[in-house]
Amino acid sequence: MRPMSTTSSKTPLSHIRNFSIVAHIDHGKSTLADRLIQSTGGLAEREMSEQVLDSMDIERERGITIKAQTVRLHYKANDGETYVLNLIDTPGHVDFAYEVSRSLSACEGSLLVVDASQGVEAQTLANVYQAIDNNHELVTVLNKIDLPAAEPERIKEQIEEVIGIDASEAVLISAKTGLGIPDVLEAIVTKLPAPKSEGGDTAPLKALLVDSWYDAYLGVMVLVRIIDGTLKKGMTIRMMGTDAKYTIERVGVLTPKMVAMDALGPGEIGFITASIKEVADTRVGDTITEDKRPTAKALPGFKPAQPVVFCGLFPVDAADFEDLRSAMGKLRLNDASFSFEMESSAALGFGFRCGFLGLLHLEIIQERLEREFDLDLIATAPSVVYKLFMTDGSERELHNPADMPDVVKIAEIHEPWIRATILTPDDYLGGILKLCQDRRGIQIELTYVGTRAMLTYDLPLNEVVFDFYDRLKSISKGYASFDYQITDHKEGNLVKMSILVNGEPVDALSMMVHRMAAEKRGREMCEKLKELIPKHMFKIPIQAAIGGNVIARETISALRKDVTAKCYGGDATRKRKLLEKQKAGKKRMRQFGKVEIPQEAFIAALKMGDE
Ligand SMILES: Nc1nc2c(ncn2[C@@H]2O[C@H](COP(=O)(O)OP(=O)(O)OP(=O)(O)O)[C@@H](O)[C@H]2O)c(=O)[nH]1
Repeated sequence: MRPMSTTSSKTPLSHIRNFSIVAHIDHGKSTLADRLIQSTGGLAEREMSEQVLDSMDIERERGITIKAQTVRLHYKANDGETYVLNLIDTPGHVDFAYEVSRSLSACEGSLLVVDASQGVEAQTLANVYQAIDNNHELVTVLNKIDLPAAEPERIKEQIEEVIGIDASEAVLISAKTGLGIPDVLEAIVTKLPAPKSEGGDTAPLKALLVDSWYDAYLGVMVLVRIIDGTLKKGMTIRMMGTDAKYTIERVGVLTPKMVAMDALGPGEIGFITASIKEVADTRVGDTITEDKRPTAKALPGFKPAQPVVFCGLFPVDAADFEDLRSAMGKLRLNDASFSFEMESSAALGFGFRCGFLGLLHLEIIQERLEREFDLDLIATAPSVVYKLFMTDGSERELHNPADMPDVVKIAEIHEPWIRATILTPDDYLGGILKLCQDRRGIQIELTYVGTRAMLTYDLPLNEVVFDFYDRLKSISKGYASFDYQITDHKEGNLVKMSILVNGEPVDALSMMVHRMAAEKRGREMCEKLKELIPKHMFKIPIQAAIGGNVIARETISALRKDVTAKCYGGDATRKRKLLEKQKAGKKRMRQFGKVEIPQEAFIAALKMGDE
């Protein structure tokens, strides 16, 4: 067990500030958070790993923040008083918008961080609107003013014009050099409001369950924000949503090291542990109260995060199935928004149908399974959740194209739509408009902010889950930013397209497509597979079909020579190397009837590539 120092005494409300940092990815949120921790002495210099808040390896590697965390800082302000500043970290990527929202609900204010050289981006807007929706006071911070390209005055105007907030008192900083950090701390104290509590510290306990995660030493840890009353060690609490009761074992705060406390009072943010078995037993947004003296009214709570993208994950080697199950179980311990259930596929054998918050979430989970658990996986085409209205009046959800019922029994298929916001330098506008149009987009608005265009489009999520984001980035050379929200389900003319290799359907490659796009997509898929599937000793037809109708076809010609023939039998080392390479390649191949398909073929085939 980690050593924990103990501190007592509750902080008066007037001396607490709870805040988040909202920003577009890469605008410097984590760097600023580290600076704030460092300059308030939360950690000694030598303890600062490069980025304290982004603790998981993958987060660090990809430079994005996934799991919301919190830090309690002590700051001696210019008025001579010492304040407790609770910083709740929020994830910056669109897939985790839901986590952003719930982290924000635990605070009264936000620092709006904007890169002074880049200006407002799509996620700046999405995140700042969420903060405003949560009634947050805002402190605008312009970061990276050390860069020669920084234009703080222009960006201030842009913020006023685009977001519609006063930016005249924006704090100019460089999180990298540390310039302006004291001004940020002072602004937090003077401009952000102190928390309020109607009942005070003697009222019945009312606390918000902000987040929960699994700690290898302490088990399930729950992050709470106290609204009214006092939460103490040893107290029996009740989760009002699930009616589960627990006795609190530990109360503490994160500085970011864990520090044990005797109690937490109104306005405070801290963690508890209480022999909770699984993260899934804690419902984020739930109200925590004292069992014997409950609060009269629960907090409004949140809707649970719903997975919006599904795909199958299968082990390349069938013997890894149990390892995959156990690895997924471990990941789920810490990520209740990731779901999985067993699935069997004629072509891929046993695997799991998994649900994710979005494509990035999918990629992160797949990467963690492969890297941390050393598993080789095949992922099937990502699919959104379709609503099927059947001719008998019933309704069902379709998570997997392979489960598509007989079309004569379906009256209507509805698909999810999103509203997307895209910001781009106007040079790339033409290409982006074409991309949106090709993906069945409906333009809602096009406005200009200086030389940058701000586009609003309604798009079917099905057209976005494949590679929309990659395409957008490549068209705009990385300059366009993107954010979306799911709006509703609408009827679509959708069909299931199957892919047949050598006459055998490869269920992992079947997908739902719009009828108008089916032929083009089918042709592309066949052409791609033709390039990707190695030649065999016989001819291999590749077909795309809707129902019984073949809509596209390619043929892989038969192989004539043996792989090693080129070596002229002379160079034994080279020959052996070639065979070894082939053997290693085999591991990542799947057998379909008589045909072997390399894993890369799946991945590549699933990217639509309409360059
Ligand atoms: N020149 C300069 N670079 C900075 C400054 N602040 C941050 N950076 C750099 O900008 C990049 C992104 O910074 P992060 O702090 O990781 O950005 P972030 O907003 O936390 O990104 P996510 O974690 O993905 O949300 C890093 O390479 C930082 O070193 C600054 O003030 N000046």
